[in-house]
Amino acid sequence: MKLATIGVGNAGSKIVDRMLEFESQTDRNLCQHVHAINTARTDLAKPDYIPEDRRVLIGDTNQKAKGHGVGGDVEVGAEVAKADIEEIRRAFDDVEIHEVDALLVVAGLGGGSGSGGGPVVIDTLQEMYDEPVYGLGVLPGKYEGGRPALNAARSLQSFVTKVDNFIGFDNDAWRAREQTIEEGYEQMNRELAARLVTLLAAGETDDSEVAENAMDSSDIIRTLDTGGVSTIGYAATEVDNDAATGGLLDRWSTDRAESADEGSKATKIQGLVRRAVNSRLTVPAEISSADRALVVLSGPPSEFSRKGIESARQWLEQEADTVEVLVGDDPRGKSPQLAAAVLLSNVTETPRINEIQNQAVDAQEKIAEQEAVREEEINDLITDENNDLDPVV
Ligand SMILES: Nc1nc2c(ncn2[C@@H]2O[C@H](COP(=O)(O)OP(=O)(O)OP(=O)(O)O)[C@@H](O)[C@H]2O)c(=O)[nH]1
Repeated sequence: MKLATIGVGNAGSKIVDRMLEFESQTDRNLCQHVHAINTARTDLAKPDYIPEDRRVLIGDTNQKAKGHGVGGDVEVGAEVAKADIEEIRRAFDDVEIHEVDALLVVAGLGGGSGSGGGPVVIDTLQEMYDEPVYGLGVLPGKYEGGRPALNAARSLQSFVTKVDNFIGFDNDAWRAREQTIEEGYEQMNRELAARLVTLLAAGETDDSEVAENAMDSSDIIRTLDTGGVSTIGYAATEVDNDAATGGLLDRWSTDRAESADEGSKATKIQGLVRRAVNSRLTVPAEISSADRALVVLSGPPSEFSRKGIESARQWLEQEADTVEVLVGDDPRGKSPQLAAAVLLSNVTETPRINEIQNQAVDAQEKIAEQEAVREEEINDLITDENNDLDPVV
C-alpha cells in the first residue's frame, strides 16, 4: 500500500525516519508523504531521511514550550498542537491524497508532544480525509516510572478511539538489559521499521503477473478494519538469490527454482510463518484473541509456494482461532531475504496494556496523595501563622 506517514514528537519522528531508511535500503516506496511534527527544535534537526521542508515546529511561541519540548506534559502537548492547528492543516494540504491508501500517525505515548499532540493530529486528518487513519503508539517501559505510564494510559484511550486501527509497540518487551536506553531505542526503531514496512508495503507494486497469490492493499485495509489494538510478528531467512543478477543467471535461477523440491519450499514457508507468529510481537498479545490475521510473504518469487501458503493459512486459522486469515505474497525479485510479517488485528488480550493502566492508576493515586500532603502542609503553615498573630483585643 501507499501511506502518508506522520511522526509526532521525538520518538514518532525517529521511527518514521527509520521507516524511510528501511525503504531506501530495500528498494521500497511505502511512504509517499512524510511529516515530522515536534515541539523541540533540536529534535527536529535530527532525522536523516525526512526532508527538511517536511518538519513542522509547533508551540515555539508558547510560553511553556518555546521550541524546547513540553517536558513530558501531555496537556501542554495537546494545547500547543491545538493552538497551531492551522499550521498543521497547512502542512497536510499538500498531501496528494489520491496517491495514498491510508495515513499513519506515529508517536511515543509516554512523553508530552507525541502523546498529547498525536490525538489532535489524528482528529485533523480524520476531518480532512476519508482514507483510514492508523496509529502506531510506543508504550513506555516500566523502568520509566509512573508519569509516562499515566500519559500513555490516557493517550492510548484517545488514540484507540480516534484511529481506524492502533498498532502497539512495547518498549518493555524489546528492551535489552545490556544496552543503554539510547542504543536500545536505535535497535528497536530499526526492528519496528522492518516490520511496519515489510507488512504495509505489500501490494505497492502491481506485479500480479509474477505473483500467484499477491497481497493487495485492500487486503491490509480489510484486516485493519476491525479497529482496536493490533500487533505484528516477523521472521526472515536468507535466500540464495542469484536472480538479482539478471540475464542468463536469471533464467538459470528460475529453472533451478522451478525444479526445486516444491515440498521443501512449502515446508520453509510454513516454518517461517510459524516463527513469525511465535516471535516477539511488537506488543505481546494472546494470538487466539485476534479477530483477523494477515501474513505477507516478501521475497524473490522463486521462493514462493502455493502449497506452503495454503498450509500456513490453515495452521494460522487454528492458532488465531479465526477463519479471517489472509496469506499473500509480495514479490521482491532482488531481495536477499524471504520474510514473513504477520498482522494480528484487534487482539484483546494484551497484558502490558492492562499493566500500564494499573501503573497509571497507582501513579495517579500517588500524585493525589502527594497533592493532599502538600495541601495539608500549606494549611498547617497558615494555621501556625495565624496562631503567631497577636490576638485581636
Ligand atoms: N521505541 C522508542 N521509544 C522511544 C524513543 N524515544 C523515546 N521513546 C519513548 O517515547 C516516550 C516519549 O518520548 P519522546 O518521544 O522523546 O517525547 P515527546 O513526545 O517528544 O514529548 P516531550 O519530550 O515531552 O516534548 C518515552 O517515554 C519513551 O517511552 C525511541 O527512539 N524509540
